[in-house]
Amino acid sequence: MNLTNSFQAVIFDLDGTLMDTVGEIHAALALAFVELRIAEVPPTVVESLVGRGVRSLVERALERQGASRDGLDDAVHRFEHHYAALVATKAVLFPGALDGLRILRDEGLPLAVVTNKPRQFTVKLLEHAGIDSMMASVVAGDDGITRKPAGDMLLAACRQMGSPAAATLMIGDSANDVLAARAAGCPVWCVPYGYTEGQRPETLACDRLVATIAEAARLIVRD
Ligand SMILES: O=C(O)COP(=O)(O)O
Repeated sequence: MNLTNSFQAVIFDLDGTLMDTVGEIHAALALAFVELRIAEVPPTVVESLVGRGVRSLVERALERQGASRDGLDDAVHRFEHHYAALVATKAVLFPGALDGLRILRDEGLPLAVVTNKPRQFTVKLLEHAGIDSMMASVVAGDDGITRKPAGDMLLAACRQMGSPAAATLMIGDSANDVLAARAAGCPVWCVPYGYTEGQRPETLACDRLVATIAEAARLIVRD
């Protein structure tokens, strides 16, 4: 094994980095909002609301549609109900993600997923994509650890993988991921195709922008 940058492990964000999940999230939110007689939020807007967990997604969607925040608990409950039925039905890995994961796994690097998404949905998505067995650690949004943009979830993954933060690369798609990596002391690279909460990817304060996970893997592992 001959690694550039001497990374000992790699942590991935899930939504917008490894997997394109917005279709299912949009559909579940649309069903919840039909029940509540609230206008549908377009997919491109839903995409800009992903990354800070379910409650924040629903809260910001209600706000955008001018609906009262008083119904937040009910709206979250309805969204989760529909999402439980829809999750891992249409979501796909982004191009290059599987190839990149395989390159890193074959190199013997421990891999992790750190997502603000609740665990039950996270596990279903990883199983659906066939990448659950590749992960040495999965840290999810309802694990009781302070969520991204705090660094705690990344530090938990580092501990589980036995890898020092400074030698553990975070790969994400948003400022939320960059802030979490900085807080944990992890180097951070970003992909440009994900869910950036409306921010232009080239303005993300990451150490490097990589086109795909496959490109990242090839940079991490020197032939
Ligand atoms: O907001 C979510 O539910 C998950 O987002 P993340 O996978 O980008 O952390």
